[in-house]
Amino acid sequence: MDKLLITGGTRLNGVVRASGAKNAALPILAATLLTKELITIKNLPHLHDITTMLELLGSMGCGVVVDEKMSVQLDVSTLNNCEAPYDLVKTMRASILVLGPLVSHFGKAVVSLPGGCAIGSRPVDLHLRGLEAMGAKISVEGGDIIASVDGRLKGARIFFDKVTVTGTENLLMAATLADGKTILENAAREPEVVDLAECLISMGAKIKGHGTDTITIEGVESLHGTTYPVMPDRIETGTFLVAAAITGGKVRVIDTNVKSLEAVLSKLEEAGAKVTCGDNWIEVDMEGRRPDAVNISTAPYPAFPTDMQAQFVALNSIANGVGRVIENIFENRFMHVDEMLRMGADIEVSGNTAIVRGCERLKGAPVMATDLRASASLVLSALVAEGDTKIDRIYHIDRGYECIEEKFGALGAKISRVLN
Ligand SMILES: CC(=O)N[C@H]1[C@@H](OP(=O)(O)OP(=O)(O)OC[C@H]2O[C@@H](n3ccc(=O)[nH]c3=O)[C@H](O)[C@@H]2O)O[C@H](CO)[C@@H](O)[C@@H]1O
Ligand SMILES: C=C(OP(=O)(O)O)C(=O)O
Repeated sequence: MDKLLITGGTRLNGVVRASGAKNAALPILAATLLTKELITIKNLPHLHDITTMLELLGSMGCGVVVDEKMSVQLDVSTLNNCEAPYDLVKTMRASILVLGPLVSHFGKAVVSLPGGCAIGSRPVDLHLRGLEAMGAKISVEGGDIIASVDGRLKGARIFFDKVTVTGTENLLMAATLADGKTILENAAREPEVVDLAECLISMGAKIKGHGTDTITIEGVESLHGTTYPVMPDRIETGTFLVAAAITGGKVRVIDTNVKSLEAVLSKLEEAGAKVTCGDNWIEVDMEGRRPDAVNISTAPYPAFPTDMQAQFVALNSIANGVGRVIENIFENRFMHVDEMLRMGADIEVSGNTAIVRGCERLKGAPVMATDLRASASLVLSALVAEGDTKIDRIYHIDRGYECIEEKFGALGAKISRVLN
């Protein structure tokens, strides 16, 4: 099994391009199920999860043609089944995103129920309740969600008890072809939800209020083909910026989305970094200094993202002072801490809070990636550790970071993929 070998101690310096956002690309690919006309999606990141989603669409009979620039042309007119089997869902939870489009467009869906995962329990009750409110009949049998509707779904007023990103996306997609008006209240405001809404609008959907907590969808009878580029990945961008800060270096991320990163940039400034932005680039310059510790509390957008929490635990682990990191979205998203302890970090976890006491340097060690962002935090820790760090189970990182060793390597990191 592949591992990443990183020799720490290099100050990162240079320019890197942001890839397309995984968490926008996956719902957008699922949205193509809403029309039988040809759709082209551009700027897809070359990631394992994207391949899995294309495999899932292919397994339903859809035509999938990918070119060398990661543009994909999708043809749903040949779809011959509405099933997302356990084998695919268990490797990628985002498979649940085909549920809304399938029921809305084809009147039926059988989607394996995703279980929990390494970062915590990840229920989909709010997705199912919303679809039921729109008239779908839903049961769970043999681990599968079986959903159906006679005729079209009906527009409804749906209030989410909790802000849910994939829940908002599933119901947003379902509502585009429903009969009448749907109002989603306490909806997620994440930039990836907005990107999905913009793609749906380019397919002919009538959507207002995306980016706020109330989204109104006027259902239409059919949607049409489109060509749509996926937004840049704000979490990959944030990870490179933290890499600059943690190594005392200077990194500019280009072709990125500046507005979507406000909470992260303000924490980097608080840590002492000089942050400069243009229309579509962000530069962090740490001027050779050690960062100052920062307090973090994760919450739905526009607050600090849970997907950047692990990276800031790494930053705090070598910072001046003590940082308090509170994880409010997932109950088990501190698995990286035990691995960082193996590298000499001083971190204490109690409930949903990690107290991180900055130390002068970490020490390289063999460590294990436990989930996607945990892996990113281990790469960051390894970049500042003395000696070699070997990260095992990097299939987690390949789910979310395109060409990680090439991109970090181009910034001066000593990083390679090894077999043992
Ligand atoms: C609000 C939030 O930050 N969501 C994050 C979540 O999205 P993801 O869409 O995976 O998760 P949700 O936004 O749906 O979940 C947010 C919270 O709501 C709960 N919940 C969700 C759905 C449901 O039907 N019932 C229910 O109780 C979850 O247990 C969780 O505590 O993980 C992604 C991957 O790390 C991140 O990119 C998202 O930013
Ligand atoms: C945990 C993540 O992804 P997923 O929801 O696909 O598990 C993530 O993007 O950080």
